[in-house]
Amino acid sequence: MRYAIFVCGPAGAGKSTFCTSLITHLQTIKRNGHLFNLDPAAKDESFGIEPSIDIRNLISLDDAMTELGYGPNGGLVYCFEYLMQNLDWLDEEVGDYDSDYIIVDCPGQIEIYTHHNFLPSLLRHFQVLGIRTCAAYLLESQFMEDRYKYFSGVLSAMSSMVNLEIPWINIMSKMDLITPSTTKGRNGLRSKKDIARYLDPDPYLLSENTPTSRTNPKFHSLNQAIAQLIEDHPLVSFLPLDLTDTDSLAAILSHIDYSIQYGEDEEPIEPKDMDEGDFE
Ligand SMILES: Nc1nc2c(ncn2[C@@H]2O[C@H](COP(=O)(O)OP(=O)(O)OP(=O)(O)O)[C@@H](O)[C@H]2O)c(=O)[nH]1
Repeated sequence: MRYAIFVCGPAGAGKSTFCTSLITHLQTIKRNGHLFNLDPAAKDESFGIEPSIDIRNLISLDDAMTELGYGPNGGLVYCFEYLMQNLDWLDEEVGDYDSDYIIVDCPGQIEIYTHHNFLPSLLRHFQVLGIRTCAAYLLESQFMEDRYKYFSGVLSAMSSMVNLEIPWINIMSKMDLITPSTTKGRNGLRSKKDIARYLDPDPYLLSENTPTSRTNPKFHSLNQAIAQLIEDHPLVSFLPLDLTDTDSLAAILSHIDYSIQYGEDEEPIEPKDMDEGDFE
């Protein structure tokens, strides 16, 4: 059985950093992870390790812009269309990564997950190749600084989940930047309990009035409707990721292993070469 994790999320959420850290962690525990760069606009310096598979070897955004005259957004769409027309390239690149994780670093343009059909089609192709997939959707902890921005992030995660329809985990990245303060700051994160309201979205955050609330009263009923939607469909909750703490990465890997059913098809190893004395 082969496995792939699609690492998704808005620009700057920490996707590439997470991919590198996860591969390094897998190596530390004697497992293998291979980086697949799916961003045709990626710059070399954004990778901590060399991608094993790289869409830029098929087509890059620069190619689409300079040779075909597309702008950055049209160019990105063209690159994905080109990939979908050249899936034999992908089949060859994916090769035989038996029992290994292929970690797919996706682009940060959110519309790729919510508006277009490329990723669902690509995921179906992975399934045809017998590769079991899941997605890790990253939202950065800075979104917790502004509850309205945070809820727009929750709704984007929800919309991407519904569009992609694969096992899914949401991750609140860059948790090292969040320290509960003793004085109530702009985000009001004073305790672990306050942070928990963001990790498991508390829809009442939207309806609470804060001294810094600048929302026009005419949006209050809209906010209540959104809060109700999130309460009625509690699809999103976040695992905290603090890269300064290896336990945090290990906990996230366990969730990924569980959601992708890693190793479930492996046969138990017979203790053939063991002497009876080994069991005493
Ligand atoms: N403090 C802190 N900074 C981080 C962490 N992860 C990423 N960063 C920083 O956030 C910035 C963006 O990180 P990337 O990993 O490039 O984010 P990305 O989601 O791949 O970005 P795009 O590919 O542009 O969408 C970089 O400056 C990273 O150093 C983290 O866990 N903690």
